[in-house]
Amino acid sequence: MIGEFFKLLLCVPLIFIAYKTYSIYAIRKKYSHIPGPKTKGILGFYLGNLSEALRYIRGGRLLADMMLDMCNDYGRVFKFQIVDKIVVFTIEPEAVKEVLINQNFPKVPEIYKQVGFPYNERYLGNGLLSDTDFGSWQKRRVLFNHGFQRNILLNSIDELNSKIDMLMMRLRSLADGKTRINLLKEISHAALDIIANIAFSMQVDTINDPSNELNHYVYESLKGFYRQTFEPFLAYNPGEWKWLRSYKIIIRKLRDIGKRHIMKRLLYLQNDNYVPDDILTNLLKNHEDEKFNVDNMVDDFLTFFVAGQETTANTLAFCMLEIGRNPHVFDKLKNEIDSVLGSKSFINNDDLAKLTYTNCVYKETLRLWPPIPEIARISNKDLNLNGYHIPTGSWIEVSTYVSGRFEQYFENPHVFEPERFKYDITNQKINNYTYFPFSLGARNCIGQNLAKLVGRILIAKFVQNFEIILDPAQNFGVIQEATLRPADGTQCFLLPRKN
Ligand code: HEM
Repeated sequence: MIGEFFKLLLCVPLIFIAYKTYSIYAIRKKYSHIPGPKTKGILGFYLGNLSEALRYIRGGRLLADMMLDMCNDYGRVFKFQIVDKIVVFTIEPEAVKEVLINQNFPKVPEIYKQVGFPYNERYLGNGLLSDTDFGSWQKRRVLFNHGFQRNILLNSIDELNSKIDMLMMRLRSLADGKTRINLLKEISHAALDIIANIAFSMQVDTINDPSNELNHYVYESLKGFYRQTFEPFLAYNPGEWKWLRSYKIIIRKLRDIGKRHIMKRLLYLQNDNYVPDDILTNLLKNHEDEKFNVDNMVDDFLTFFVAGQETTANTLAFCMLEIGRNPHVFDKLKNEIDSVLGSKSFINNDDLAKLTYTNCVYKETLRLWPPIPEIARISNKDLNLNGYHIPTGSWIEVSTYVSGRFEQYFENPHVFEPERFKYDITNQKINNYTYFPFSLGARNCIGQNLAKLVGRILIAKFVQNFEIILDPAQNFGVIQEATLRPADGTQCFLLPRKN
């Protein structure tokens, strides 16, 4: 009897291996008509191109660089295999349009569940970024769209100017030419304050007090999210269970900050009014039963910080890195900003319209360094991409990073050349489907107008105020976690340009 039981037990892994072998064989056959890198040997059959991907990562390069090399080798539509998944990748402009706009294919639930509910803890939950159900997402997106329109955001241009002035004052206090400054960190504090202020009328001063609890918990929660993405077996390691518990507590505390803030706003209480915990808890309970769901609102509260802070700050840190290593770009910026603004410190919409080169510098930064380099969708119908049949249920990936560095789309793609964006409407050189750092279609970035306003005002004020000297000891590498960021955070020394 026991012998039979062990025989049965031995059969389980064999059945599993047979099942996996057949399913990988079937999926490879399904996509065999699409070109792509070959896999090597028996291990390659099971792991696909995982070893190539790991080689890139270990060599300090990005997965997006691997895709770029593959595009050059296999064409603008190709496939690659990672374990039992086959991903179809394309940079063909018409295919990008088809996937993101015409077909509006849904997001891949497996990817977004990780940020929605890591380790079964509600983090961004079903917020705008992570909600993969089109119907429920669309209802909320319609509500939020209005507040993120450019003309509505311009009502907050005073607040934007004043937050960025606070950052300039802080940087001035460090601008002695000797103090090493991590610009990414400083800008990221300002980005948090701006999102809190513009999106939620919340007054926090992370620029001068980075130890505030909102900043602390957003930062720590993101660190945990990276760990779960890049260490898939972490939850199975008992040595990490203590960390896992503390990570869950951080998420709960962050959600609690959101919940309390939302309830205070709903109850028309002033931000600085102290509400005892027990009273607020009771009020929260009463409101849970009403027509709105506080948890969904907290999902979006967190989503705006998580989706907006890093992306905004990383872009600007890359921008300063490029300005620092391209003195001719810095000189041109100074000319434009000095002639448009002079010593004027308040930047309004008319000024922004005149800062055309500054705008090109911002765009060029996003061409080379898009914080979200790749986007994946899942096809819900058969389609034809560039002559290849793509079956229903395929993962399709597009990448502004790869398109932005593809020689046939951009001349001298590795050169930082803002002028390439200087075209008029009759001479449009850049194809919209080869440059899309804010994504395209229904699920594009809702915060892009805010990001662009903050970006251009911040660059203009920075150039007005400082000379930048990059720390020569700096590692110019790039890190890809949830977003792309400069590995060393843009380490530099600043000198004031004027008093
Ligand atoms: C330079 C700055 C930014 C870049 C490059 C950027 C880029 C993107 C991209 C590529 C997406 C699509 C992601 C996907 O399909 O998976 C996205 C979505 C999103 N972004 Fe941004 N973003 C930036 C700033 C912001 C800001 C400032 C906010 C808000 C304060 C924000 C909020 C969001 C939200 C909520 C979504 C999800 C939208 C939806 O699906 O309805 N982003 N962003």
